Amino acid sequence: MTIAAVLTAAGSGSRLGLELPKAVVPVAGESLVVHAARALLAARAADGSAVGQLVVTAPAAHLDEVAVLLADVVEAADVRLDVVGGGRTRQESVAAGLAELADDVDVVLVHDAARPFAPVELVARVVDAVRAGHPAVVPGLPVVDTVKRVGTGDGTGRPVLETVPRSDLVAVQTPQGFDREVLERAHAVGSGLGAHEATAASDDAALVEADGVPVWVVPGDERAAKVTTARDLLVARALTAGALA
Ligand SMILES: Nc1ccn([C@@H]2O[C@H](COP(=O)(O)OP(=O)(O)OP(=O)(O)O)[C@@H](O)[C@H]2O)c(=O)n1
Ligand SMILES: C[C@](O)(CO)[C@H](O)COP(=O)(O)O
Repeated sequence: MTIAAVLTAAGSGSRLGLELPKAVVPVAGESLVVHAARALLAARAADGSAVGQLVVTAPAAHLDEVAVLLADVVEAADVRLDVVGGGRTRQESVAAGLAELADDVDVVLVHDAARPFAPVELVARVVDAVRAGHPAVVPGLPVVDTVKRVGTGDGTGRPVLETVPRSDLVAVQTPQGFDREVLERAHAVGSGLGAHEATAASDDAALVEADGVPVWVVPGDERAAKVTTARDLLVARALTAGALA
């Protein structure tokens, strides 16, 4: 039985505001997608198992570039690499990745290249929870800000409808881990809404929840923070340079 990882790297990175796709932006001499792949491939579950297939979603114009970037990491780990064109949304990209899974895959990790520094312990924690019998596992961190639900505004602001108790809220990260059949079924059931950002699921666990399957939360890790804005990239570069350590 094999663990596969679907590494999503097909986004444009519009909020980052650079010319090149976010996944190929360098930090500490290597692109985000390479950092993310290295952690996925280096992780070892409690039973010693490791990722045996890496499926990467990439922008259509960058398939060869992404394959070249990943060549050394993949060769060193001796795993199968598939680079596939992404979809219009993250949900569609993951679905495209799932179509490439080898027959013997039973556990699937879905991870964002935009979370390049997820540590190996986090990857292992997610796999271990799936192997322990949870069909869908997400890492989550406590919410540190006060959270309010808001209504429709007038252009200057929006009215508060309520303050949401935060003690039972978590902010969810990747990698997320799934029993393969559960994830494939959830994507098949939810595919109708995946074409547009407004209706697509923002993570894979949401599709599994909608399909009626329980999702389990394990402790997340601050190092798995997402690079979304120019400030996030500055922080990632400062951390890897030791400036903020
Ligand atoms: N059609 C898409 C959109 C996103 N992603 C991936 O999903 C992850 C999370 O998406 P996000 O951080 O929102 O990345 P972008 O979509 O690139 O960013 P933006 O929304 O700012 O354009 C990223 O690793 C991104 O490459 C993907 O594979 N296919
Ligand atoms: C999957 C994810 O990283 C979990 O937090 C997140 O939902 C991705 O969101 P985005 O809007 O595609 O950046």
